[in-house]
Amino acid sequence: MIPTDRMAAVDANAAALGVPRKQLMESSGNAVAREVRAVADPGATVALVCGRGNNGGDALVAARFLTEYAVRVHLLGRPETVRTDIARENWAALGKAEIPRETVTDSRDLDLAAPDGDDPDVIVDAMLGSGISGGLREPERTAAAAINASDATVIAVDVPSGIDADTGDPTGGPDAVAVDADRVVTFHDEKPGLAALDAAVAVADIGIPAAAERYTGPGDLLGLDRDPDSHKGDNGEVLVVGGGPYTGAPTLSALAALRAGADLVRVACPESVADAVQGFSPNLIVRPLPGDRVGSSHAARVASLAAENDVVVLGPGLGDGDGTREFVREFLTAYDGQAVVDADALRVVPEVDTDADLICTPHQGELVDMGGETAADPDERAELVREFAADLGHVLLVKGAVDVIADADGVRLNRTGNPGMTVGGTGDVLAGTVGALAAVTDPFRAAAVGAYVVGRAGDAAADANGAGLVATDLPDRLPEAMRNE
Ligand SMILES: NC(=O)C1=CN([C@@H]2O[C@H](COP(=O)(O)OP(=O)(O)OC[C@H]3O[C@@H](n4cnc5c(N)ncnc54)[C@H](O)[C@@H]3O)[C@@H](O)[C@H]2O)[C@@H](O)CC1
Ligand SMILES: [K+]
Repeated sequence: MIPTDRMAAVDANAAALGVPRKQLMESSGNAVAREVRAVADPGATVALVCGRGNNGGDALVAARFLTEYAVRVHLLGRPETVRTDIARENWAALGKAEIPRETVTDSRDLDLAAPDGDDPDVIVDAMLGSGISGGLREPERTAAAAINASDATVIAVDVPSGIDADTGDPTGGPDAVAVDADRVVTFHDEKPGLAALDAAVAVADIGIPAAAERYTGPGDLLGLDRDPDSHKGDNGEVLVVGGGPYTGAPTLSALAALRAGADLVRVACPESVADAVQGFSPNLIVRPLPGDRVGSSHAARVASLAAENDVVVLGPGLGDGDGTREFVREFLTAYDGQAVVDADALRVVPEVDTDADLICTPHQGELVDMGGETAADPDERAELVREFAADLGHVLLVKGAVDVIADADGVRLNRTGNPGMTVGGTGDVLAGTVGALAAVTDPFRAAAVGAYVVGRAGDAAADANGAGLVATDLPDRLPEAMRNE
């Protein structure tokens, strides 16, 4: 079962793996033709009603696979307004192949009848798929009514036009016109809304590599763009809690959170290091805590600071001194917001009872310290991490040559990054990045995307600096790494 937004991500990841959409469209069209063959014998008449997006493109391909049928292709709209190059190329290919095709610009001109005047045997509904928004407009609306009025067997491509694939409801509201399909051929995986329909649903494998789902890729960045109308604070406020024995760690986390898109980043650190942290950048807002270590006497102050922020990044440079664990325990017990937990704060997580949603970012050693297990075999390791995430009730991002991101329901792997990133501080960059992302998307996705973009930033830094890569090279490379290309 795959929701529409995840499908779009997987599709883009497939392209990055060398399987571009035109190739997928060829497989989709072939699958549609197979479905036609399953319901009608050669010689039957088939009307393919195509919209101007890639849903229509699938049927334009199908027409080429149906040479033993009497096919007629109806394009709703002028060919020059077809929205994608790949659909337009397939329209042009039909012309050269002399496959009967016509354009319909006025919905009243749509004539689905076979040459003998009878209804066609099969109608392929390829007007709209996952790209639909709102109720059907013209000419699709009238065309849907004409399709529903026909006696033909109606095969919908991907999803019946006018239906939301995620919910199964008409996109234009309960009484809106939508295609009433007998069969649906949907691609790659079942869609959540299709089971509720009164139609036989077939899932066609269109050759999307399993790796496009299993590994993070550029598609995972889709939909994370800033809303152009957003105001200060809408894109996330992050509190980094750390420092004491170390100054650089909380600073790296905070700078990474800013570069990953957070609007405001505050650092709560012992006053002994406050000036040093502030000295790194005027972009940081520093909240000094009395003393030279964060301890349990600060739990109430940190809790009130946390309440002003969307996400807390807990742990960078905190150390494991007297009172630090007590602080983490006390803070997490009372906290019910979102936090990224890293470094010395991690070992407290298994023993604490908290309502907070945590994203824990251990490396293998820290995972074992937390009570988790690891394995040499990547699949086995992924499953162990998933089980441990389920036990904890939190998201885990286990860092390694291949990062494992897991919650109770699923696992994602990330293979960006390079051995140069084993230098100190890259984990702090990751924690801050995930913190910023957690302010704008769900925790699992924040962890997966964070691992992906920090690895990408590290790869760019390694290109520039080779083995001389240092953690401060990474934050400035995050904006480029977060571009969806
Ligand atoms: N992995 C994938 O995602 C794949 C998708 N494919 C096909 O591509 C389809 C998605 O293609 P597109 O993203 O081009 O989207 P669609 O073809 O579903 O829609 C295209 C356009 O229709 C217009 N439109 C939107 N709402 C409308 C409405 N209410 N009334 C009239 N017109 C409306 C919009 O301008 C939109 O861009 C899938 O459903 C599937 O059939 C396949 O080709 C291959 C793989
Ligand atoms: K459709």
